[in-house]
Amino acid sequence: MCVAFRRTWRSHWPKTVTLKYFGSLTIATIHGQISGLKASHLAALERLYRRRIPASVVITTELARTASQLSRDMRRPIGLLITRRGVIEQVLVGPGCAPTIESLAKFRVGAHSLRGLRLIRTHLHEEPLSQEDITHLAMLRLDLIGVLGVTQEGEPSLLHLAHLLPPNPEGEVCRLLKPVPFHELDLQLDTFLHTLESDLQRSATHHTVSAGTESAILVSASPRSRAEQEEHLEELSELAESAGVRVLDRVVQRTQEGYERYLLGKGKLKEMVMRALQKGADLIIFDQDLAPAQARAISEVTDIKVIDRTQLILDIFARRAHTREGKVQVELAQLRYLLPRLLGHGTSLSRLGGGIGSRGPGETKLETDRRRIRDRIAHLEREIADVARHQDQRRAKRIRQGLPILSIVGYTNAGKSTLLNTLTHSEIPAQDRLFETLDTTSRRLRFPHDREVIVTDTVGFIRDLPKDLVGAFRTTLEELRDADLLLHVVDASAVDIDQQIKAVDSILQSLNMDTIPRVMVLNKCDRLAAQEVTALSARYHAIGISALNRDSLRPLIAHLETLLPVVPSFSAPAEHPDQPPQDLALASRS
Ligand SMILES: Nc1nc2c(ncn2[C@@H]2O[C@H](COP(=O)(O)OP(=O)(O)OP(=O)(O)O)[C@@H](O)[C@H]2O)c(=O)[nH]1
Ligand SMILES: [Mg+2]
Repeated sequence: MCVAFRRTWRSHWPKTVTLKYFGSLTIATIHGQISGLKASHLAALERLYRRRIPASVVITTELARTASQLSRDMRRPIGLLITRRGVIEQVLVGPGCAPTIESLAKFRVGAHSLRGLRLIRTHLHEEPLSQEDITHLAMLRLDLIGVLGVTQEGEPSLLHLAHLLPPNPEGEVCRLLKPVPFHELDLQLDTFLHTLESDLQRSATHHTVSAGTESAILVSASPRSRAEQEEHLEELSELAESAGVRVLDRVVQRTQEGYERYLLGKGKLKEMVMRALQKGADLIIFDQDLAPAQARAISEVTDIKVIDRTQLILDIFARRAHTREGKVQVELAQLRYLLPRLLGHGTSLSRLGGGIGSRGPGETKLETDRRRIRDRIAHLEREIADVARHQDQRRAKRIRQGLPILSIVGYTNAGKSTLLNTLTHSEIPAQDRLFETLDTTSRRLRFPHDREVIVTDTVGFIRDLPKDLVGAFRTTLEELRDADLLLHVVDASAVDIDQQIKAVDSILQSLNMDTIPRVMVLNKCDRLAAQEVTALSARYHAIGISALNRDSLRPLIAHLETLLPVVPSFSAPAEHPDQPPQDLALASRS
């Protein structure tokens, strides 16, 4: 057990922490802050630390008087962090002193419960609770926070108390109780906390049942313009939805230099955590990737689960992966992402808990040491190599069939699977959510004059595709390499159409697939006015279609047929890729 003589939140204070051993206690102090304390003070602090009080009272008269007296003698405020069983967990010395989240790691707390610790601090002048006290109350999810005034004579005077509130329409974080002279305090603590905790739990249950999901606050912190960041947050919100997360609020900050530690300013970070607590959010999702050190620094400030866009995408992939191949690729990507974040930080990782950002490799696996993760990565890589061998066999089979391959590529949710379905009368899942498709599907498509091609649909692209994911999905993406023609499907109704096209171009380029002939189709044209379709088609040299409408595909099919190399006509049934050949394609009906 340690007594922490530590001040937090003051970045200008020296960071060095020394440990002094005092009796059986470890005293952590910031240089200089403890100087001037006499040995008798330390001994008195130790005695204070060894006290126990009944569970039913906030603080006993005796403890309050001793702390007040000592505070007056030392001319320093004293903070007592007390457990529900009445054990003094920490004694803190110095103005504004508060425990750090790390020091409370063993007192786990859920998003909707309290930590089971209260902080009562003395104040040498009569002063109400400060904003900083309220921040500590909320961020540390304390049972109660209290400020006890100390008279000139070292006697306890007014006691100001505050406790957290369940999320409410007014957005109030806490309730300040009416200050009372210490001796008049009449609060049956155990009953009070029991009621408060049930209220918090009830609101949490209500919240979870009503939404059936986790909820989040989205954050963008970057030097980009506000408008650009908001556009990106729009996509992050769709990603969150795709992962089954309800979005409660969005926060944008244009960052400056010096914000590297937490990605955004510390003040803003605290404000955001407060907002998350007010709204009852389960997690905060950053649009920007958090470096391992940043994720660690943030987890030292707050217990609320914080994840980044990459983790969110990995989570979606983990939900959608159905095939062995898909699952292996996702797990590999997750482990590669987590490895640098695991090193010696078991506690902060275990705070991830369950749910979003922690699906896939289970928590126990996350907590295993580096070596075991490495072994697992090596094992998965071998499995992928095995998958790749099978893939090669499949490819060889296709090539033996001598059929040209037409691969549909494009931004996620552009309508690729819908197009494959309409072209080949298939029914692969297509839905209005990002990353619906993860696995590659191949279908035959027969053109008029018995010409045939293989059409493949695969995983969609997204801007800033996490590199671990690109690496892990290489086997899936490699299949694109066999394509004789890439059909780039663009959602013509997307507001950021240019960026989506650029993202696809740059991913193809990074895969060295930009040399494969490409045809661009503007999909979802049913959502646009005819003139707009004409203008966009001219601008992008693309063919306008609506994948939902078979008839709209005729010009595309006619065009494709002119582009595809001449292939042997379909005479005898050949080996099929995944499925029997589909009936005549649309073009055959024209
Ligand atoms: N209005 C309209 N909606 C379309 C059209 N094509 C597809 N959609 C809808 O767009 C949504 C996404 O379609 P998908 O075919 O799943 O898109 P995808 O590109 O395969 O998406 P991922 O697999 O997630 O990358 C679905 O709700 C489709 O019904 C279209 O031409 N017009
Ligand atoms: Mg799809």
